[in-house]
Amino acid sequence: MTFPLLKYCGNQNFYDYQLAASSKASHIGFIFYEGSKRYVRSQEVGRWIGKYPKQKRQKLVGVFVHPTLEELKDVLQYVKLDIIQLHGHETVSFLQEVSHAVKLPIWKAIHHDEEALSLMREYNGVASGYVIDVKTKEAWGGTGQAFNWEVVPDYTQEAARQGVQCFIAGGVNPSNVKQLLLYEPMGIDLASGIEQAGVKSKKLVEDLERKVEQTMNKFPDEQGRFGDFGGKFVPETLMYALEELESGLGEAMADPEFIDLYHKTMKDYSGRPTPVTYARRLSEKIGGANLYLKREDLNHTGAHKINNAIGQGLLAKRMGKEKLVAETGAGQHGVATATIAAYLGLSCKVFMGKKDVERQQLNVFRMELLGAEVIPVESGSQTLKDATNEALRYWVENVEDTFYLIGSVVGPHPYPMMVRDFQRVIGDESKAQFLELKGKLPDVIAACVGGGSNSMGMFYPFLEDDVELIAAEAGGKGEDTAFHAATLAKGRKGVIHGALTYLIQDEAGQIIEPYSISAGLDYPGIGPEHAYLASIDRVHYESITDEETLEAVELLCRLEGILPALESAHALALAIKKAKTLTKEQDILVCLSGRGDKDVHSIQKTLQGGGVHE
Ligand SMILES: O=C(O)c1ccccc1NCC(=O)[C@H](O)[C@H](O)COP(=O)(O)O
Repeated sequence: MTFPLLKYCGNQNFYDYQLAASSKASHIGFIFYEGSKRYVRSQEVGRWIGKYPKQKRQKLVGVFVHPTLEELKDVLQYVKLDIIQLHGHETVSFLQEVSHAVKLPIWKAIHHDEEALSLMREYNGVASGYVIDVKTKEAWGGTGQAFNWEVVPDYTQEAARQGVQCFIAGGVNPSNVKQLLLYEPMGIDLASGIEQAGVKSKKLVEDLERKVEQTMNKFPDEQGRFGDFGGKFVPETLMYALEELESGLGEAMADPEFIDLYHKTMKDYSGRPTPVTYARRLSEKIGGANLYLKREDLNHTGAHKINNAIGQGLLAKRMGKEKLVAETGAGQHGVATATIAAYLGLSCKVFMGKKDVERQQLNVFRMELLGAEVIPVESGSQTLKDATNEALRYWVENVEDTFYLIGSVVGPHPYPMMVRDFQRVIGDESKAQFLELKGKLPDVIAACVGGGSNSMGMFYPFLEDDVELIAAEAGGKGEDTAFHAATLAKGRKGVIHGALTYLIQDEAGQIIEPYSISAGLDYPGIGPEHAYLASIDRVHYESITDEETLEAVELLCRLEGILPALESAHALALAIKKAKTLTKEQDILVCLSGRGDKDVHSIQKTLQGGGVHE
């Protein structure tokens, strides 16, 4: 179940409004109906909003009962409402008239009774949302009285059928909200339940939000699903291995000694925390927002991959496994796995597509130097997806003593969750560092996404914050050519490596070979949690071409003396585009996921006109 939308309604003074604007509410409501004890004047509301801006994600709702068009327009002069809520007996044709006149979404309040569902159907196609409320003789709303919530799923289903939102109102408060949540409402609307002596109460709001949070299952759910995505689409033979991993992981994550060891290893062995660097000359050159870099390139082995390899390596050891097996495309994850295997005294096999073995010879040698055995995979297209298939196959046959160390937030549950949790150190550190540096959070965070582990680790601790999250997919030679890895822009839902997600596929569902200048981004799928975050519009994904990437590489080299990995340069290129649309008071934090030494040969070849993978 996802966190429900919350509407705090009937804000009557600056204090009420400020509390709502700094809360978890998704909607802030004002009553512009003079017959209500919560009536407020639009001029005053306009002043409050000018004085204390709401969070960008929050929407302002104006509540009216039988207003005239002139009244509505008058209010809109002072308050830039996002939604008009009509709370009386307004007709379908009146809603159409209002919608035409003010060009805003119109919500209709439906007062709960036996006729309510059929009334709701009458507004189909006209109302953009519903508030199901209780009416008394004295008041149209804000009564503090609840109805029988057993029928909540009927209202929710009808709204879902119409493709609009539905809020449950009437007498909800911190003491009964858990009861309401059993019926899985899309949204909850409160007025009197968070008031004390007629004003909104900070204590009640905090109490309510804590109760809602406690009731929510954090993603993934028990089946390993992120909304519609993720899961465990694997042959039965793999189920034992996944269940063993899930229980080993659960025990380790609940053990403070394991968590301490993981952090200590990250510090003493990999050099964490990685710094946040202000890219001063680059910011000045671009204009607009300031660019900051989270320096994952300064990790041991040169990229964020080691965070996850340390976590899973320690877990393997704790679970008594002596052998690590991994897949690799560009070789970065293979190197990270071979590194941690050497450090922990474990043996290591790395499956790598034959084509990748040929084009990444330096990394192959590096893995061998670290004591790993690199196994070229000759099946399929001889690239990363085939290497992953072979690694999974090997794991099933050798599960007794072998741990499969996946390198991204992909694969069957619990891998996407586990890799995210071992990578969230990037976001956790960034949050604390940015607050210390600037006394606030960044306005925007940018990261690149192939499978999506650096971006998931960076974004995860910011999901509930008022921070815009943007991610760069590999646009290759252009989304509309046959050479890209723009999974979300061009892909369709399907199953890859045990998880339901977006992937690029042909008409028959066969996976299309992805392409990118950056070997680390040319994966045909994307982590299921990313697919979910895209589906709820929490993260905005955009594709960045090879050409834009190379421009970003050159800029960062010349202006900051930092050679980024081609993967990370995708994020930088997206951040540069975004910075130009913002002001110098705003900040963008870019996840610089790795250093570019490994890419020098590809960059040189491309700039000299040779192409990368030819
Ligand atoms: O709140 C009012 O005074 C009010 C008056 C007239 C029309 C609507 C009104 N409130 C609309 C809302 O959206 C309230 O949040 C909703 O009725 C829930 O109120 P409560 O039962 O007090 O939580």
